[in-house]
Amino acid sequence: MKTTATISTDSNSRSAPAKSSKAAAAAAVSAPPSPPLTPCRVSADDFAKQAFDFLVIGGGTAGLAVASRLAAATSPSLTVGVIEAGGVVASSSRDHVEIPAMYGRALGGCHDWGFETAPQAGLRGRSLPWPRGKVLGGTSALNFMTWNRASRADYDAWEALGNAGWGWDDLLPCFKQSETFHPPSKALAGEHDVSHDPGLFGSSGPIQVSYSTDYSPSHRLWHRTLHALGIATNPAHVGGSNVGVWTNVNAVDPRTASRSYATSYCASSPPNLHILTDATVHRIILAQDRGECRATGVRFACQGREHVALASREVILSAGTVSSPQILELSGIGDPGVLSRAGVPVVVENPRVGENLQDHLMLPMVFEVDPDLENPDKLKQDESMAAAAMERYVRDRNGPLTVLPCSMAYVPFNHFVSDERLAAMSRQAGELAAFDADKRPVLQQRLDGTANLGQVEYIFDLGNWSTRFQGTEGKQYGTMLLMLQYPFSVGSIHIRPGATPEDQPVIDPGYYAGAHGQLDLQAMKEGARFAARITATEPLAGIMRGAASPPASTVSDEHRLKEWIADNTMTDWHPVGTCGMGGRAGIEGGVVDERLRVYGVRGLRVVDASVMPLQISAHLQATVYAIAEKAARMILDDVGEETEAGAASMGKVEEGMKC
Ligand SMILES: Cc1cc2nc3c(=O)[nH]c(=O)nc-3n(C[C@H](O)[C@H](O)[C@H](O)COP(=O)(O)OP(=O)(O)OC[C@H]3O[C@@H](n4cnc5c(N)ncnc54)[C@H](O)[C@@H]3O)c2cc1C
Repeated sequence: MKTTATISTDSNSRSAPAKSSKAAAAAAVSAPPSPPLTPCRVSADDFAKQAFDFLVIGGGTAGLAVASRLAAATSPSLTVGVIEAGGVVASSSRDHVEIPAMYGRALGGCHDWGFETAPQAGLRGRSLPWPRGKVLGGTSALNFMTWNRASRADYDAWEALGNAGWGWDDLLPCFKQSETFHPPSKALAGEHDVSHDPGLFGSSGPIQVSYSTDYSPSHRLWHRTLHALGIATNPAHVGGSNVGVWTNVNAVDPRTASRSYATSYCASSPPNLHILTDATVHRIILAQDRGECRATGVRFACQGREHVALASREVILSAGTVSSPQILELSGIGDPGVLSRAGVPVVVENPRVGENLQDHLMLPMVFEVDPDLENPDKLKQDESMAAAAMERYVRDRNGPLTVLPCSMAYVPFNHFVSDERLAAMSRQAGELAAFDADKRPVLQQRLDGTANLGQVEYIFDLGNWSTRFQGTEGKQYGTMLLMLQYPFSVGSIHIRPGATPEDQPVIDPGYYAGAHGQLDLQAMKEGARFAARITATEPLAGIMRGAASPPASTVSDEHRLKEWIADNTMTDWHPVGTCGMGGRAGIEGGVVDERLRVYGVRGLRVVDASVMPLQISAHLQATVYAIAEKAARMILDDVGEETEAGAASMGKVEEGMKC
């Protein structure tokens, strides 16, 4: 069985960032190759000649999952095509993608779209880099491999908005279907506070998930420190509540100690799945079909030439939270004001396209730590240490290059915010208008003082994670990351005036902007003070040598802390919502219905992180795979019904007519 993926050198031509000494040392002894996706050269012309039933735009996290499920379920009767803008992982980037502890190395390189936000007033004018994967596997090839789920309440909130079938009970089988969980050994479980309920995980899905075998020395202090602050270990953190402290699971295949990501879905790809790489979709072809607007295919560019590929049943847009709204707008689906400024004729009016953008805000607080501890920064500073770590990884598949951040805790606000302050925040939230009427009560309820939700995520690990704090030679650092899980800041992604398909869209997450953003700033201030308390609590306090960024005096000063937060907040890389499900509000509240069908267009769905109507308290990838699993089921159900109703009678379509 073969996956037909073209390999072009185009997407690899952007220069990679300067290699660190660690990377240079690592390159000297490279990891042995893991089995790649079997690519076979096919020209864009040959791809475009295929008669596709389904065309998937974007071979990323959701795109490969949904495409391979459709192909496998219908093999060989229905033909599925995937068009991916990036290429397969370049040999020069392979270690950065595959080796767990090299997470982050691929950012800014040839497999990153290199997006940037608009200058953010709430961040005192800063623009933030917004990395996204431009490679087969999409952002699942670049992410940090954390594997978790949000709480039952988060998915039930989607359903409560009127999106039937999206509650926890409906999604749990989809989560399980995507994963194969590898339980830890008894010795490992005892040594590293690893606890799990195997019944909550899947056992035969494409993504391999496991606990690390090696940990930072600070991890053995983590659970006891949080216990001392009244936060208990949650042994079932993927079972419907993420609240508590736990040791994290990762998307790592323990058999090879390497990243497990979306390309695994294609490992046994059926002959009816065709993947074209290094080809960028410019727009969806919309045509008039017996009084309805219908998606019939796409226009895409490959090596400077434009091509057309047609789909007789559906076009599935899986280009991610940034590019999916961009492609809809370039195709004429969106807010008439945005489209007319961009010079795009309006085909379907929908003012919600690109709106409702929600991201997790992240703050890295850096502390000086015991310099004698094993610290990942030492691998960056000492070439011989880096080379030894690589030799060990290649030989034994363990050691420092398998260490990932695993010390996690999700903490409700009522654990560290006073009742009076929470009540004031809740009142403020009820008065805010940027979210639609159905969403407001959900957000407000989260602040009512009784919510047992993981409102702030804390991760502690050794190493300096801050891009702004430089540190002093000879000193070693650790970082407490805090991440706001239910942001009130809300923004948008839209094409620019006069945009061409190659132009980046305007990304404006609205961090800390307006009255909504002020609520987030307030929450971050409270969260930062609790972070300082965690690091001052034994036994973690025992390895601390003092606050580095921010200095301790800033944490206790209201005004300076606010400024420091504005200067240091970054993205946690979890944007959602720009093609959100509309629920009972329909087209007034979103872009797709609960079956992920774009309002006003037949034969067009969106399947990726952008469909989440409200942000969740979790890292996103497990949920994105679950969305893709569910979407594949829905599409197959709908195709079955359509076939029974006589798909053969589908009318002839005419391109370019206003729907
Ligand atoms: C640095 C970073 C760290 C992260 N860490 C974690 C983590 O540890 N755990 C976790 O759960 N989540 C993490 N995430 C988030 C998670 O990886 C993403 O939310 C998820 O992978 C998004 O999946 P998606 O299918 O929506 O989009 P993507 O995976 O980005 O897929 C979109 C695909 O569409 C392609 N595409 C876009 N435009 C076009 C076009 N015009 N034509 C053709 N193809 C196109 C892209 O190249 C890409 O392959 C992280 C994200 C980042 C950036």
